[in-house]
Amino acid sequence: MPCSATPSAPVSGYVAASTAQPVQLDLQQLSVNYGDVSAVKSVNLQLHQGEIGCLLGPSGCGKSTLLRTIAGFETLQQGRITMHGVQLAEPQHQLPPEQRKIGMVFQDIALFPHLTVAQNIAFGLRQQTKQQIQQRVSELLKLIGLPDTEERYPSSLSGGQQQRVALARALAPKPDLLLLDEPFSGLDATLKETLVPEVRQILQKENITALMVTHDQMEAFAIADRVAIMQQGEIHQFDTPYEIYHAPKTRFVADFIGQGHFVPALAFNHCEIKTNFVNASLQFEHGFDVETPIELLIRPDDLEHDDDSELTGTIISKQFRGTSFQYEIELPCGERALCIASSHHDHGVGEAIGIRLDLQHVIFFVKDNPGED
Ligand SMILES: Nc1ncnc2c1ncn2[C@@H]1O[C@H](COP(=O)(O)OP(=O)(O)OP(=O)(O)O)[C@@H](O)[C@H]1O
Repeated sequence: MPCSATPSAPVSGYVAASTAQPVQLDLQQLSVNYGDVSAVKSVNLQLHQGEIGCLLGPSGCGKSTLLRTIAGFETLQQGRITMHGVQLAEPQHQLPPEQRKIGMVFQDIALFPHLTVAQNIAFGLRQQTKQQIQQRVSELLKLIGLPDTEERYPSSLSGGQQQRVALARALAPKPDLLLLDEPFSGLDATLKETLVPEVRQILQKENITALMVTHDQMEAFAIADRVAIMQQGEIHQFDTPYEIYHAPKTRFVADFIGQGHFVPALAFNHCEIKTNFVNASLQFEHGFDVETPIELLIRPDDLEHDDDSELTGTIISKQFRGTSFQYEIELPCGERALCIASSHHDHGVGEAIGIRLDLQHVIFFVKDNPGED
């Protein structure tokens, strides 16, 4: 695994308030296999009471398997799942899903079409008195912002409204944990933009501990207190969205999150690095050995357009984004990088423009030794 070397660590502007709470969900060394396929490998993850976590990673990295194993639909081969101190599963003993007090929300909504909204929400409350059920249903309808829909049927609601009812149905029995499997993926982008923060607020008001699977990093950042970045069954980093973006712990996380290009560089003394296009003097937490090959991650916001800069790059392609242009630039060393410029600076493809590297935020990785695993 590549080791990261970032300039002095940024101060997080994102506070995950709930990490002060007791641990609610605890996964220890969890491994799940399908025959020869090792889908989840020795995963450790803890969620605190009221915390919203997110599993994010490329297709096939094991997100759904991990979620389904917590729910009790898959069998673990190694490790332990504990919920507020009570063991739910280990290889010799696994509680069936219905005994785990876990609520689930799926991508395909799956409301009962022949039941009203109120009946759908009340579905898991059959052990309670009629009055208790009515009270919980109206409390939840108010919470999801659909107070006058008790008697309506799911087919008369929009996709976003249906997903909010599905959420209310899962929350109704006050589960110990809520699992959400790509709950927004069937909805259009505009609806998602409003629904995702709304769902975060609903979960926070209920003080529910939740774990969501998604492919979409913006969705993960908008809903989660902490995001787990997965690859090939392993968690690379479980951290706040801010830390994931600004202080990625592995090269995979740095590459997977956000946009950017890796540019080769070399340490030429203990605390300075050199690229083919700029010498940079940086404060490192840990210095490098001289001549250490380094990769420098340049994100679009690290490379600014500056007409007064002596350093220039050639525009390879451009994207208009309303408030800004994003230019793909060929650097003097032949490497490429993305550069953000005000949308008033409209330059053509092939044109050379002044660029300036903002060294405060650049992230470095020691380049993998090709001989290593
Ligand atoms: N029922 C199964 N039988 C055999 N292999 C499976 C089964 N389900 C998943 N896998 C394999 O396990 C690995 C993890 O799959 P999983 O569905 O958990 O990934 P994922 O990250 O949720 O993917 P996606 O984002 O595409 O849904 C993959 O290699 C997949 O092919």
